[in-house]
Amino acid sequence: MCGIVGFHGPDNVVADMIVGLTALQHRGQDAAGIATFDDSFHLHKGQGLVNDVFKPKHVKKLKGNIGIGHVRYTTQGANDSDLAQPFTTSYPFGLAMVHNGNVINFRDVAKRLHEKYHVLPKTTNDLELIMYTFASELRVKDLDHLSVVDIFDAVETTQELVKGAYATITMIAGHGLLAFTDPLGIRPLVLGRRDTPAGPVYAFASESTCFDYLDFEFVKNVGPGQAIFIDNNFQVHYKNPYASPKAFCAFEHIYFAREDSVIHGHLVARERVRLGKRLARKVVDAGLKPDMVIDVPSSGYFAASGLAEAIGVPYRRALVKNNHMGRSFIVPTQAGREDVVKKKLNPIREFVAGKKVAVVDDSIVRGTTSRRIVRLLREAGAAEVYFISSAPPIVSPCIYGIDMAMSTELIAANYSTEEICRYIEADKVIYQDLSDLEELFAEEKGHGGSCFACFSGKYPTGDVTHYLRHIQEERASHRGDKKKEKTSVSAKAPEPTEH
Ligand SMILES: O=P(O)(O)OC[C@H]1O[C@H](OP(=O)(O)OP(=O)(O)O)[C@H](O)[C@@H]1O
Ligand SMILES: NC(=O)CC[C@H](N)C(=O)O
Ligand SMILES: [Mg+2]
Repeated sequence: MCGIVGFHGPDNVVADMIVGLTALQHRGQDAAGIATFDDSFHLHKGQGLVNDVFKPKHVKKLKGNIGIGHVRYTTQGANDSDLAQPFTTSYPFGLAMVHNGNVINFRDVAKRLHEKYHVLPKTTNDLELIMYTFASELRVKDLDHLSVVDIFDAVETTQELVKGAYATITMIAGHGLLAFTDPLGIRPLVLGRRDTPAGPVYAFASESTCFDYLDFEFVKNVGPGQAIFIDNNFQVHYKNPYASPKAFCAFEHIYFAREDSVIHGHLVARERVRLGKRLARKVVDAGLKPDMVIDVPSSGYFAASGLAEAIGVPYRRALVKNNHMGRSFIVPTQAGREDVVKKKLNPIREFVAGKKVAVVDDSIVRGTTSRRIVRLLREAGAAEVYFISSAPPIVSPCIYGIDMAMSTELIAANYSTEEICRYIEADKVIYQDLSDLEELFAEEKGHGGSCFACFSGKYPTGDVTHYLRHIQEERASHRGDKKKEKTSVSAKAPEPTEH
């Protein structure tokens, strides 16, 4: 779930870009990069957080009134500085591109590029496939008189050829800034605008929270399959979105996006409160009478407060987060994830000692966080611990840009709820029902169609059997601590049962 931005305005854009990328840091911690253009491309990218990668000496060199940027959470290819985005290509015109998502017909696209255009991507990052497909479609146009129709035509062919999830931003040197998404619009992308005395500044970003920091006004979502082009005269051109079904990623609302972002017209924080409230019935039906509801910081907060309100039990912040630790789930190795979880959270003993505690998190994916939290709460003297997930069990790999491609890593794909309860040593585990989530996010409630593939195994892009095998092998080959990863769940958890 990388974060992407693109800016086009009358003055240098790099300062705004750094603010925008920092606001998207929660979407990717592996690498960061920016490309700008004045009379040539200026590119700087590297491993680490935005603050670590961009020092004043780099920022000084990133000149230009147009630029694109990226924070990476590796989901295809190695976690390596050569694969950090943006990528650039010099022909035609000079293109620089960033994307969020995953291409799922990797081999077909690579084969076609090679056979038809003699293009050989340099790396295993799937962005190259989108970029070279678009570049190849563009270069057959009349390059002396390139029109917006030509650009949108190349986008449309790219969308037909490249399958999967992708929200992209492209700089076309000497022409302008282009954004487009896959036909189902699985990943979010928004357009904003700020008026200045010198003229308007336009920005694309993965999430609207960027605009709050920069005093931009939200203009619109880049809809499923839509393309938006901002030319060098700051005229905005739209290619209409597909009328076909949409499939917005439900996990963006549950975990990935920031609480203060509005995704497809819905404030993420409010959606999380609704998810928490919806869990009340299951807590009551299970006969649980907690003394307090607590959250797992950071992403469990709004669901916890919703549940507490709905069952009339006090909410307490009883787990304190070390603000210097990032997100654990998006760390690329199991050893790294365990290390972050260990250093991240500490219980307030006085609050939980002797109490029956309902602890709410947004999700249980590999079980790394939940197991540690239950143990910490017990050591702090909690009488009983109920672990409540605002997401349903995650039973199927995500192939659209979240690094949970291997079903062996997904605890709910391998164990029943009772077994998970024993494994994390809780007194009770409660998950959101998928039917409740589907109802909350139903189309008639204005959500548009959602992708629930990780909960249901139903993939909106059609038959993906072939790709599921490919991505599992691909991710396994990039695991630094592959051996440890395989044993971390299976050695400690009970034997799997049919369910
Ligand atoms: O079952 P697991 O494999 O541990 O994955 C799920 C956990 O990971 C995420 O937290 P993370 O630390 O990434 O981010 P947060 O601070 O936003 O909650 C999520 O919020 C859960 O707490
Ligand atoms: N999470 C993402 O969107 C990652 C984008 C791309 N697949 C990469 O690994 O760089
Ligand atoms: Mg968390």
